[in-house]
Amino acid sequence: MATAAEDAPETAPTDGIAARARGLTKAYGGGETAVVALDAVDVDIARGRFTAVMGPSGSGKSTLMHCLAGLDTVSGGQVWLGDTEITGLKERELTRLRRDRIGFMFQSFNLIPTLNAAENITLPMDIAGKKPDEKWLDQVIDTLGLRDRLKHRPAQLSGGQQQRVACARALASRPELIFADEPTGNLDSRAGLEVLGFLREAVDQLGQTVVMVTHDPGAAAHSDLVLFLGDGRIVDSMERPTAEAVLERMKRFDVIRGQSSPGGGGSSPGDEGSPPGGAARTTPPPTT
Ligand SMILES: Nc1ncnc2c1ncn2[C@@H]1O[C@H](COP(=O)(O)OP(=O)(O)OP(=O)(O)O)[C@@H](O)[C@H]1O
Repeated sequence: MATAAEDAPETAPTDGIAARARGLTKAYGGGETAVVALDAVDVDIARGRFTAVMGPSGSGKSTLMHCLAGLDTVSGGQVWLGDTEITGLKERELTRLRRDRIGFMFQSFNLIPTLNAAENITLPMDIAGKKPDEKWLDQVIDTLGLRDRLKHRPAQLSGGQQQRVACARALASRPELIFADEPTGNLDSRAGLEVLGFLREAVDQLGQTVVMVTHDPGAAAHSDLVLFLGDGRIVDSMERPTAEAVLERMKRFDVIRGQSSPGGGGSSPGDEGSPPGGAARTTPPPTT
C-alpha cells in the first residue's frame, strides 16, 4: 500500500478544469542574478475553452505554458493536469503524460522533414504504439482541409499548410489539452487567420481545450478568455476579447513600465517589452 501511495499522484477536484496551478513559482538562477519568472501564480484552465495568454516580453508567458505542460520543473507550488498532480512526477512519467494527454503546437512547426504530412500527424501516436481513432483522424484532417496534402512532405507545403499539419498532429490523439506557443508567429496574416480559425473550430466543433501564448491582439481575439501576465503574475483577464480591447489593455503595460523606470533606466532582464503583434521568438521543440 505504501508503494501504491508513493506512485499515486496527489489528486484535486477539477470538474471542468483541464489544468490548474496553485502558488506556481518558477525562479531561474540564484543569488543576485536570480530571476523570478512566475510569482505564486494561481490559474484554472477551463475545459472546452480557448484561453490566450498575453503580456509584455519577459512577463512569464512561455514559462507558464512550459510549467503547466510539464516541460519545465517548478520552484514552488503545484500543477495539475485534470486530476493528476504533475509537480513531483519523474521525467519518464512526465514524458508519458505529455505524449498521452497533451498536444503541442509551436511557432516553428517542428515537423519531421523526411516524413509526409500523414506520417507527421500520426508520429506521436506511432511512437507511443497507439492506434489512431480513424474516425476522429478523418474528422481532424477534413476540418483542417488536409485531405489532398497527406502525401506531401513539409518542404512541399506552405507555412500555413505546415502549421495545419502541426495542428492535426496536436489533435490526433484527442488530447485533454493543446498548448500553442505563438502558433501564428511564422505565418503571414492570411495563413495565421486560417490556423486561428481551425483552433477555434477545434474548440467549438471538436470540444478541445486550447491554451495559446501570443503577442498578437488579433490572435488573442479568437479566444474565449485572455489572461494577462505582468512580471510573473496574472494581473488581469478579459472574457470575449476583441483585438481593440486587448490592444488597449496591452498599452497600459507600457504606461506602467514608463512610470516605473523614468529615463528608461533600471530595466530588468526581459523587461524591454515588445510591440503587440511583433517579437518572434524561438521555442524549444517538444520533448515528447
Ligand atoms: N532558461 C532561463 N534561464 C534564465 N532566465 C530565464 C530562462 N527562461 C526564461 N527566463 C527569464 O524568465 C522571465 C520570463 O521568461 P518567459 O520566456 O517566460 O517570458 P515571455 O513572457 O514568454 O517572454 P517573450 O514574450 O519575450 O517570449 C524572463 O525574465 C526571462 O529572461
